[in-house]
Amino acid sequence: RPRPWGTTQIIKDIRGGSAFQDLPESEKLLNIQEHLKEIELNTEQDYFHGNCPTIEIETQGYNVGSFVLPDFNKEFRSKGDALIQVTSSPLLTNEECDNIINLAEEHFQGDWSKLPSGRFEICGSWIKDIPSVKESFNTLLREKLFPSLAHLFPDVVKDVSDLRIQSAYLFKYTPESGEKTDMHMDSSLLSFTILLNDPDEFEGGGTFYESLGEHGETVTMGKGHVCFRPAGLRHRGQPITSGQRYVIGGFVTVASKDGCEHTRQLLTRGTKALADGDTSHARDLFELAKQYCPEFSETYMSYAHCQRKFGDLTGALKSYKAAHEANPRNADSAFMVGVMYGELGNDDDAMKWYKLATELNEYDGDAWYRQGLVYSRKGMTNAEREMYQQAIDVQPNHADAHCNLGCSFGEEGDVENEIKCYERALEIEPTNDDALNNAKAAYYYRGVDLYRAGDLDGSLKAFDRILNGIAPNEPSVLAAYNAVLKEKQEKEAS
Ligand SMILES: O=C(O)CCC(=O)C(=O)O
Ligand SMILES: [Fe+2]
Repeated sequence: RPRPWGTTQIIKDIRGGSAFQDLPESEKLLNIQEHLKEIELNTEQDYFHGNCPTIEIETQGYNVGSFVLPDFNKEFRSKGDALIQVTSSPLLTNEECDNIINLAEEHFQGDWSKLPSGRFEICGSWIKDIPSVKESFNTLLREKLFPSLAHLFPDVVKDVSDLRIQSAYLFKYTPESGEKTDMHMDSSLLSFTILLNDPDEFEGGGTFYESLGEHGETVTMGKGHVCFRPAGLRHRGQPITSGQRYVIGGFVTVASKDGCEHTRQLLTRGTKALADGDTSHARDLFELAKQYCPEFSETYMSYAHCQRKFGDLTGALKSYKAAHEANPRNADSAFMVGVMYGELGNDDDAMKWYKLATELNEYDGDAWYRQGLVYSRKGMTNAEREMYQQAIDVQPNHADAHCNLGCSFGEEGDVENEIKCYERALEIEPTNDDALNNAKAAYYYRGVDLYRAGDLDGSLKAFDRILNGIAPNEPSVLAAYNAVLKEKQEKEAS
């Protein structure tokens, strides 16, 4: 089997040491402590766990090649590299699926809440917050889902009664706002996705896996089918273009010290230390993670974030590149390499990496947006605007892209469109400083222009918009408003 990503040598070159060192006992113990604490705090109450009947299911496996998982890489592969397992026949009956959809629709009464996924949002809810669905889901866990996981991954799930749900959601994808999940790893050990309705009821959809095929592939399923997989495989819920798509996602862990994921724990502890300002401890933990799982791309990302926070831009650049070499399909590392080149003042290389990021993940709104920024510095207004438009197409809530698109209209004298863009940016982010300042200026000039054209009411309206929500009590605007108002009153009196 050809090895698509020959990372070992690169990693060795970067690290200058041998791969896969074991962890110090003390750190292992701390990881296990954290793991057991997480289980105690986050899992027990809401969902079924315990002994379940065993079942045998047939699945179709999808081969993820040599993609390296953060933990249990060897145990997951005890039967080969087909780590994504989709049931060959529906695991849920039609009635079970319809029942859950009906209960959820009854619960929301047409007014669905939204759950965030990275930069995006999707209609849906945590299952624990929909009591009727939770009940059905618990039955499924006991009768079908936990037994399947134990059957498919016996070297990871040694005892089915150790399985715990960390969290579970129900999504209803709708086409209107282009809902999709951001590319991500699930933050559990095992995951499953259930499709609840017929694929004829929507266009698009499916789950895109970065590690499949040559450039990633979308896996689709039939109604009632389930996809079981290690949670560490990066993936994305694809947008639909019509209809609706109902899915359940479940995130599962193993509640024993054997289920402790050391790489993940090191990264989580390090990220927490970083957030608490304990940068050198964070750095030590990330360093350990690099030694423990040297082929896992995210460890280099975390280490790089740390270096960047220390102000070591060149070091961070090198680490982001290492992350990218460990997983050349990861758009996020490509994006960060671009950001570092940008911060080092090298726009041309930054541009190359932002472009790569959008090739790898067309939904990376920030990578489109930053290409716009580079074009703007080069004075290439059309290209600039095209990039902001792309950012908005894939990420309609990208406030900065709306704001900068507005600027580019303004520079051409198209105040109408300019203002529309700022208003949209402010709808999304009411405190966006750039949007506030730009909107203030644009409305001010519009107020002055309308005054000069003799449209006093229009002029007042423009100034009024500034005073109501954009820059209340701004003295110059207040003065302009009062002057126009006085003129209007005098006119009306005469
Ligand atoms: O919508 C999908 O197919 C995948 C959603 C997802 O990210 C998950 O189930 O973990
Ligand atoms: Fe996911």
